[in-house]
Amino acid sequence: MSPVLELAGIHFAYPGRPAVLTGASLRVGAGDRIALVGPNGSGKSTLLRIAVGLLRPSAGQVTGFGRPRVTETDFQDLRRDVGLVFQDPDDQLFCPTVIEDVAFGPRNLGQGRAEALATSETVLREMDLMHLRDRVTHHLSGGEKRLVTLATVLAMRPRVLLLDEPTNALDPENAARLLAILRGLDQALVMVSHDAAFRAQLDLREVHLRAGRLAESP
Ligand SMILES: Nc1ncnc2c1ncn2[C@@H]1O[C@H](COP(=O)(O)OP(=O)(O)OP(=O)(O)O)[C@@H](O)[C@H]1O
Repeated sequence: MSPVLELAGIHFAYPGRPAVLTGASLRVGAGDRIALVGPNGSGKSTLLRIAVGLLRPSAGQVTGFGRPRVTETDFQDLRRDVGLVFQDPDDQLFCPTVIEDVAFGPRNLGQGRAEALATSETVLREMDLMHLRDRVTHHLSGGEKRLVTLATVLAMRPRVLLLDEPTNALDPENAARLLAILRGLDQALVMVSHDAAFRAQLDLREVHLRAGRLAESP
């Protein structure tokens, strides 16, 4: 079956820095569950950002749902179906209240205000987060921000979910809740996590990023 998301021969360097990615390739099939592992600074977050067009590779190709993605318009279209949960929630949350932040994505997808609020409440309810609905986003704790960030992405019902260190700042109870949420999703999932115990509970296919390239676990 053709992949939902494919990165082929990706090369990337930040300006004035040595190359981070030197021919990284990854195929994500519908329903695949992948753990992207590698040492600090090996380029995992960079690769996720390239996958959704927030950074552009100097060489290589991103293909989403069978179409090469090159221009900003291509990637805007791709981001409707591929949701990235950033490592730092403060990069993703920018509205005054939780419900507005969660409704922002559905509004962008063309839902009217009432529909977007209904979609957002459904997601908050599914995630058992309705108690945070009217909270001021920047007053949330680190763990609450993490869960709300995931809600903002799930509200867009993406077909592929990219998660960057989703257990950061979560206490054991909320990590268990996140685990249950992720187990219940049928989307393709690519997760960056240094938390081996958490990864082990999700039955993920491990892909290792080493020296700028990706390799499957032997
Ligand atoms: N905006 C930037 N400008 C310059 N260098 C950067 C920038 N962002 C990241 N880097 C560098 O690029 C390399 C890859 O960073 P990246 O965040 O992708 O690694 P990572 O594998 O996700 O790391 P970690 O496991 O620590 O989160 C690192 O050496 C980092 O210092």
